[in-house]
Amino acid sequence: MPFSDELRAANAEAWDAAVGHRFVDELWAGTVDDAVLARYLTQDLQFLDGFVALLGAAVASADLPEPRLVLARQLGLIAGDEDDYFTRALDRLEVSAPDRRSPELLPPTRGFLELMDGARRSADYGAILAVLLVAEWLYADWAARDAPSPADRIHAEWIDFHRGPAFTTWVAALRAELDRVGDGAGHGGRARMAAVFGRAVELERAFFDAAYG
Ligand SMILES: Cc1ncc(C[n+]2csc(CCO)c2C)c(N)n1
Repeated sequence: MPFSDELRAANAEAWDAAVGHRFVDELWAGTVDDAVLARYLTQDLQFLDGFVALLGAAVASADLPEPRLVLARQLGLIAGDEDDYFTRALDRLEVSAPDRRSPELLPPTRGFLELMDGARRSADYGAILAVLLVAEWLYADWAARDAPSPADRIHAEWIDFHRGPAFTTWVAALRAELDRVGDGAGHGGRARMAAVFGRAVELERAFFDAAYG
């Protein structure tokens, strides 16, 4: 079994709880409360900054030119469309400028920022990939439901960011890269990747929980 599948299977309970979370159900149904969405997106904007820094660290620490370019291209994409989405969504949800810039961080957001900072500072490419992969793959998983899009554009767009051929291809590349690096790592390296992967899955579940206060 590829290492990525092993890691996911080892964390199946938390993974499935996140993918089947009430927030995801309500997003698909178009019934997520504006206050819940505002809280979620405000926290996610802070998360995203840490993610961009981590992706930069992946670009810097990749051991081959080709994956480095794949990572760098994705970094460029995130800096474009997704940032514009947050501006429009938070405008509509009437989140104030100070709350966008520096909201009080909820515990899962703080936990994620610490996990990402630790991985970034370690420059441990395997650990960096493990965090990136959870964040992308778990989102691709919940966004892959075969269901009609919600009517609200802000809801539908958040789903659309995490599905479609470009995103699916990116997640597959990230998985293949983690598998390659895991195969080349020793027991200690794989154990570090597994620890970080498990922590990230727990944080994804807690991140959805936190949107409900
Ligand atoms: C808590 C949390 N986890 C994962 C994602 C998903 N995600 C993070 S960055 C990014 C950009 C695409 O590469 C995507 C899809 C999220 N938004 N928030």
